[in-house]
Amino acid sequence: MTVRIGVIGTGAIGRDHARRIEKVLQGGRIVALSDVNAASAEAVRADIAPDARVFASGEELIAAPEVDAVLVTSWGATHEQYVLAALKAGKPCFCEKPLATTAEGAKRIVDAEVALGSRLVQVGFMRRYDAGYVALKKVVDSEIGAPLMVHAAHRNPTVPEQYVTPMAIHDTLIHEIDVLRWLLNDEYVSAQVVFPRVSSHSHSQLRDPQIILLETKKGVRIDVEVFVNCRYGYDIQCQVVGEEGLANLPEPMSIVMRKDARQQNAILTDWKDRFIASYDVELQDFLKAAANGTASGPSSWDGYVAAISSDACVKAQETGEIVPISLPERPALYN
Ligand SMILES: NC(=O)c1ccc[n+]([C@@H]2O[C@H](COP(=O)([O-])OP(=O)(O)OC[C@H]3O[C@@H](n4cnc5c(N)ncnc54)[C@H](O)[C@@H]3O)[C@@H](O)[C@H]2O)c1
Ligand SMILES: O[C@H]1[C@H](O)[C@@H](O)[C@H](O)[C@@H](O)[C@H]1O
Repeated sequence: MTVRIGVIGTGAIGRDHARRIEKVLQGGRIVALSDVNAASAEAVRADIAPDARVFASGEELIAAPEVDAVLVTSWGATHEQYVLAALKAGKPCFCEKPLATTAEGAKRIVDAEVALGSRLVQVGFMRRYDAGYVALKKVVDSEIGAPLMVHAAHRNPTVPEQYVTPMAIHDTLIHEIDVLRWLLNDEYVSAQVVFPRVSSHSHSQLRDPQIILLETKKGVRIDVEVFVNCRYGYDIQCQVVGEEGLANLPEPMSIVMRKDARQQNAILTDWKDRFIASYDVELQDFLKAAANGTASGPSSWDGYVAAISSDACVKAQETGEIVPISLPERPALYN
């Protein structure tokens, strides 16, 4: 079966996901597009999916009978309304992170899906599909003994002017929030944020870099450096220290060159390239489940837990205190 997909939000990642569904993956076709900036949807239609219909609103796209499943790739604050509409229409929905910008919003989605009684939502936490993280998890699960500490870094070369301090959590750290609880098979119990000297490349509304300290139920201590004006590249680091050994996330493949009395290798600069293979695998997974009218992979529950944890981190940014994190009971649908 070919799943007929509608894409809401045709900016950077919406366009890229449309491209992979049309040109790289099996079992999906882009039949509908919508963006508040109609010119952006028209451009994606012209460049990638010439037979797709452009809809004036996301709601109309979701309701269209020719749309079997929906991709929500608009700005974060608009995700909740579209995911709820897709659930109401009973259509599988892939939602980019964040699932919602508040824990209350994510809970409304969990409640709607639980009331339906079957999974329809996959959240775009693509790192769970990354070959490096999958290999790291295998070693953490079986080789290095009980994890004790994690040292991680999430560095972007630059960010746009509208990127402000809390976005370091909602927009950036949220990937670590999800992938580290998956990696450790654990949950967070507290968060604290400390701020080093501010980089002169930052601006007045952004305190960059930041160090986020998380503690888990099992007692693992995690430090994550978020540094979004690091200049030199797009760099994702993760080291797990266990009681029997230590494991590092592999670096992306890169040729080591010796030239002009120097040894050097290139560092990626764009998230699109760093996680290109994992985006392919996550969306192939979505298409496979959507063909059966369901969803798999990171769930609304994972999106909700990430939202609760990131709200605590934002509070920790504001107060400078250690903020407790407590989770409600997980509904059986997500066991
Ligand atoms: N998983 C990842 O690594 C990853 C990478 C990039 C972006 N994202 C997420 O994807 C989302 C989009 O990010 P982006 O970088 O593509 O941003 P972008 O600004 O390039 O694109 C967003 C698009 O959404 C459109 N839009 C805004 N409000 C809308 C609405 N109400 N209805 C329809 N369209 C609307 C905008 O006009 C824009 O074209 C964000 O939530 C972001 O966090 C995830
Ligand atoms: O939306 C992007 C994307 O999620 C990237 O993976 C992350 O590194 C950036 O910090 C964020 O702004």
